[in-house]
Amino acid sequence: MRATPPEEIAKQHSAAVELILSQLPCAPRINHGEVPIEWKTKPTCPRPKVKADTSNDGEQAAEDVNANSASACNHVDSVEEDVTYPEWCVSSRGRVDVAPIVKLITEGVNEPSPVLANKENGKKNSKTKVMKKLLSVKSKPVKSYSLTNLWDEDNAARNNVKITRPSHDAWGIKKIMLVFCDDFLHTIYTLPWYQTGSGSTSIGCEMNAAIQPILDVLQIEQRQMVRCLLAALPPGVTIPVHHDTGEWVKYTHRVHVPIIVSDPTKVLFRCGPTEQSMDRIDCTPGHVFEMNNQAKHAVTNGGTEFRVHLILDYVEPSFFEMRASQNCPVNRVDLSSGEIITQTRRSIDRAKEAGTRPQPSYLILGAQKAGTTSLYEYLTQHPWVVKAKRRETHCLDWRWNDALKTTEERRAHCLEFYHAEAMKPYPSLRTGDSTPSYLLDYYRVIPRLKECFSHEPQMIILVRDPIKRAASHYAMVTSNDGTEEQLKARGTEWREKSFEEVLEQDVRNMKEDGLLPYWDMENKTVDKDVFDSFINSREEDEAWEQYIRTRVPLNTGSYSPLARGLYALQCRQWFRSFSKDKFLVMKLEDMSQNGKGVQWVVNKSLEHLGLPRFDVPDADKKNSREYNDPFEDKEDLKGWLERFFAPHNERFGNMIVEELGYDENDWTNLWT
Ligand SMILES: Nc1ncnc2c1ncn2[C@@H]1O[C@H](COP(=O)(O)OS(=O)(=O)O)[C@@H](OP(=O)(O)O)[C@H]1O
Repeated sequence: MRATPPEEIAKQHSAAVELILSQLPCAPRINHGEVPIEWKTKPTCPRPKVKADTSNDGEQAAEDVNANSASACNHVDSVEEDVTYPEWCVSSRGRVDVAPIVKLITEGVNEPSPVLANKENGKKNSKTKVMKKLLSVKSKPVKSYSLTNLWDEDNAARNNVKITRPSHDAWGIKKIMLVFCDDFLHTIYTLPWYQTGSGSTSIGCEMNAAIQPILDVLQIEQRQMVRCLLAALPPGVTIPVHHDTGEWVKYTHRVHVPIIVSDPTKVLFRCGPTEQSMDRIDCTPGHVFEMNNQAKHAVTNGGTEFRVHLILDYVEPSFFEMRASQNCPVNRVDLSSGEIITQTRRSIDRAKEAGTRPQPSYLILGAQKAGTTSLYEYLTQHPWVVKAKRRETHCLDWRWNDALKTTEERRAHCLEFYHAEAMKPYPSLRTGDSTPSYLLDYYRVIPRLKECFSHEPQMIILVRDPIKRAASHYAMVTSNDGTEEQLKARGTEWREKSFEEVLEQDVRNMKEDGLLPYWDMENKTVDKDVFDSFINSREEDEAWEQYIRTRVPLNTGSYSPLARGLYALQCRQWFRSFSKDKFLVMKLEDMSQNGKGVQWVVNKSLEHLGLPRFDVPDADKKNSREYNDPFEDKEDLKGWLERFFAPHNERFGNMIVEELGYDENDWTNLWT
């Protein structure tokens, strides 16, 4: 919830009290069925009009009005002309008897919330204090509390699980947590007070039985429920106009059921597509209503007692299948009584699982100039991906410390480049880096990686048309922009040389090392028969190793403009050293709008990391540079580069199809 300034809240509170006093009528209860999920993100989309029943038995009649409007938003064109399109965000889904729930939660409901009590005492309820309280809860002397008072924070912390909800806590809202999930619906936690299995308390069983009628009205199964809590809003409190945010909001139906509302005429709960068009919702106990929580909503408790609602979020059954198909199946966890959890704004972890995720979780290995910076920046916008201390750590090549002799020291040195220690309590979170020199420099990097990280991180390789890659490489190394450190890292070797000269130098180096027996230096052509018999031979392996060992320096970036585009030779070394499923290979071209797009690349990467999807907010190109086309009026140059790379590209494409099982439609005729 966005922080609204206190003056604005006071203003909204006064306005709400005015509306309560003026006896603003509630909107008629209408059962539109489920608020279609696709409407969640567009609460202002015009909705087909449905007939409201305002007869005396409004409640029952309203439930009978089944608007059949679930797909209406998509069919606006076909609706008859005389129909208008008011916007609706609320659907009255039915009625239940809430007496069994009331019985379980009445005790202590009107005791002031500790947050408000603290505020009244002028104490600051800082985060650190909350944390200290949370951590010390086990060792505190036993305070007397009633096991049947489910609002008591100490009771909840010892016998249920303490979950912090900063926005709710700030309003002094008391809660009884039953089911909860992280922001990405990755894990659904059932709390002890909702568990029914063996060893569960009677509260769990009674709570289940009391809530089941609501699920029946909604026609949903228990497993669809991803959040469920009882929230007690203190008297005299206004939660100002807002809309909910977070990934979970997009996939969930939000349901409210007023449970204890001593005087519904004193509660003003409104929801609508805009702040100016919010309808007042009838908050009589037992009214099961769904509201679009991405639409605007606000509530004021103008009564003199706490107002309790059951708030429930559920997903559609297809959600689970969708997640499974994205390599991110939904987990379910039963938390135990008093269990400590660690939360960030968007994640939840169990304290007992601290340190179970070895870091770094992923490495972007290269290729250089193939969009590695963009991918790193896209991925690290995910709330569960933490940036390394620097994007290109180079901890396994030129920041490797030869003075360190033991594996422990070396590991500690490498981990220093990540926030690995601080991340231990949050195993949901991932960190990693993007060091695009690793792909080529396999002979240094692979043994070090294996030595320092006992786990195999997920690895991502991006490739790009090798001719364009070389041009981009040359443009970077000869450009004057960048920080002092970047300029130094690029070296000065190419500054006085033309693009052709550096390419020809690389060909000569490879030839000298025995890597190009099939390349005719004079005619600049490939002998395909020699190529076919040479590739994958022991001679090729030896020549490649000779080249890498002698032509790949650590003190400059001015080297290997062509060899860096020989992707099969580079990937081969990596594929031999780690299991193939550790690798994700994609093309920079996939990122372009004509290709599959940035979001596709991000989705594939998240799948590879086992992370839930999210829409990348900033999909702009990173590390892009303007430079002259080095092939202008240079058909010869372009021609021989095409001849040089053609068999290599074909070889690489075949390798990806054969070894990684990728779709051959995507990997044949590469960059032709
Ligand atoms: N989304 C998207 N679409 C198309 N092209 C993109 C995108 N993101 C990055 N790029 C291009 O990738 C080049 C930079 O690659 P790297 O970040 O890997 O370079 S580096 O090795 O880290 O220096 C650089 O290429 P050049 O501009 O040709 O130099 C970027 O423009």
